Amino acid sequence: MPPVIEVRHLHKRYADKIAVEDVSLTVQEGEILGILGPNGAGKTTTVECIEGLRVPDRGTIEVLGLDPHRDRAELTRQLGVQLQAGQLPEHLRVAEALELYSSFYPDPADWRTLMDGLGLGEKARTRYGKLSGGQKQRLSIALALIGSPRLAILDELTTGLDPQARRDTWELVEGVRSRGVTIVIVTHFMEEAERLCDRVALIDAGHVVVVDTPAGLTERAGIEQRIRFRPSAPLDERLLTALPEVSGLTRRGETVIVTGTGDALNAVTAVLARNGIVALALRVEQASLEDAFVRLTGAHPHHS
Ligand SMILES: Nc1ncnc2c1ncn2[C@@H]1O[C@H](COP(=O)(O)OP(=O)(O)OP(=O)(O)O)[C@@H](O)[C@H]1O
Repeated sequence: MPPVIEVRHLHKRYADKIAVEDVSLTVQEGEILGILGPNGAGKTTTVECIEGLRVPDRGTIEVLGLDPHRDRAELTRQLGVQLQAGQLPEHLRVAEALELYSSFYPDPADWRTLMDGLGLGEKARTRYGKLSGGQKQRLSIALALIGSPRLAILDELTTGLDPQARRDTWELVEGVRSRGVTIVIVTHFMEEAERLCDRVALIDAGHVVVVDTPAGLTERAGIEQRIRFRPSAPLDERLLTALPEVSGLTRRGETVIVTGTGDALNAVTAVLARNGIVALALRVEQASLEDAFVRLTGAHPHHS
């Protein structure tokens, strides 16, 4: 099956600022790809080129077999894009906006179902200008999905939402994907990428640093696992430090802290068991996607 999105050597500059140096990426049918990167990395510029809103200076882009710029009218019918703030008239009511937008598409989703699914049912008669930031955000997601798109591009999917609304939105996105829609998400939230994305493209300073599954990224970053426990009997540290999987051991009071590779836990617990020692209050700290992000880009993800 041909990919849904194929970007090859995209280069885009604004006056004297190079926003995207050289980005190549492929998105397969039915997957959720996350685009992650520090502020100003070129994420939004990349997706705006994919949507046909900006024209690349160099490189080629194919989306659903179309050239996003040349075939923009055709692409718009099959693509769902989240509206940016201020793109709707203040006086438009929620239900009116949904009904209006659904009339633009040949095969729209049921707007009432979308409205209820996004928790906007009670706001049906509220004017856009009177919605809270989170409610506006949810409406923008509903409008991105109203045309039953084959591909949805969601930039800053859950920015401004409270934790419960964020989780509800994740469930909604998973539901949309289970119907076969391909989804691209630009996000600053590592938890969101970890939970939703099949693969993550890490973009830094206009380049793709790496594309991998969230677990693969963590592994690539080579971040070690930390195992904490209290031995039930005196422990000869050499039993553990001799293991090839273990890179370090420290003690804090009665607690032993072992660092090591992904297989360290099995190796440590096996040795302890052989020596009749139980690991009490055992805790394992896995490297998170956030750790990998920091290691691979040298930047801290910003929290908005
Ligand atoms: N219209 C514009 N004119 C000039 N420079 C721009 C314009 N839009 C973006 N830039 C610059 O291009 C670079 C990439 O911006 P872009 O918005 O694509 O990054 P981003 O990764 O989406 O950032 P953020 O996470 O902050 O949204 C930044 O340095 C930005 O300041």
